[in-house]
Amino acid sequence: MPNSANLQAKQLSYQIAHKSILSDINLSLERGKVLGVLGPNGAGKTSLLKMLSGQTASKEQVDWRGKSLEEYSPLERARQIAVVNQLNESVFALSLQQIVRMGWLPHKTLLSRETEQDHQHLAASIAKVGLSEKTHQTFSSLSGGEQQRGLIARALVQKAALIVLDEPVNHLDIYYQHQVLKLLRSLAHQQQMTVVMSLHDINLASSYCDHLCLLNDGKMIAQGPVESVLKATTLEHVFKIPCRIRRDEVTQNLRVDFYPSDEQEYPPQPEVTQQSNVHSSEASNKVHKKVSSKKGNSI
Ligand SMILES: Nc1ncnc2c1ncn2[C@@H]1O[C@H](COP(=O)(O)OP(=O)(O)OP(=O)(O)O)[C@@H](O)[C@H]1O
Repeated sequence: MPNSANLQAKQLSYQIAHKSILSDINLSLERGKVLGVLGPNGAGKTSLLKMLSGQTASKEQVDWRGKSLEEYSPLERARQIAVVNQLNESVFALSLQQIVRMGWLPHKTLLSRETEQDHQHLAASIAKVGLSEKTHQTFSSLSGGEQQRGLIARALVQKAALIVLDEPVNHLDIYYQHQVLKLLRSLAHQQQMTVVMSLHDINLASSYCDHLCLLNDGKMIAQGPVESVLKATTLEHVFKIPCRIRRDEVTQNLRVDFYPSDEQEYPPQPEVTQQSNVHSSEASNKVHKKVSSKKGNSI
């Protein structure tokens, strides 16, 4: 593991009622990098993010800046780590501005005064997610996508060094998907924040993340730079749909095209382990060739 790792998980495991939710997860992430967490429904993405951000006790299996998360007080943790969870059903009777202002809480005491700089930062954070016109609207009356962006603005106001987001672009239209991910990438690359987020869209993950990790059934199937994780055989095994990987001519990013087929049963494949995250089997190759031959070269 690199010495410059800011965030480290060491043999992280998690059980609920004797059921293994995560097992033997090792990962490390340097400062200023974006990590995308991928995997099918139920793979353990949310559970992993909750442990990495200290929302679930990690029994000293997670280190942030060389110190176990368990050693941070809740206030220290809130100063260091911003969390954007999936939207839930709770109805806030507060305005967007009041919700975003909550990002200040870890940095203020009861006697603290709000400075002009605080107000500028608050307004700038709301503007960065394109919600200036909605500043005084009640949070509950915002659309799902606007609420999602509001919660991201709150994380910006928090000025944390680590931001952990669970499916942050889920409710966003295509324009704001790219805007928000661009913003998160620039926070990492230009302001040296560390960003960890789960995403279902593998192509967005390929475009905006530096590193990926792929979970399946609570286990780490592959992790590393985007190109080392996005392998057709691995993705076919995990998502159970034939796919082809190509390089986009314009952006030069890797793109994954899935080809769901009703015509044939998906052939069985051998288990993929972390040690050999690339494998080929006759069955997999047959599917892959069939798909590839329709659409030019694959990687
Ligand atoms: N409190 C709980 N009690 C029992 N099982 C749980 C609990 N929380 C999570 N699980 C189970 O743990 C597994 C992983 O859940 P998790 O929410 O982490 O998956 P995920 O990868 O985020 O899924 P999705 O893509 O659907 O959001 C699932 O099988 C889920 O049912």
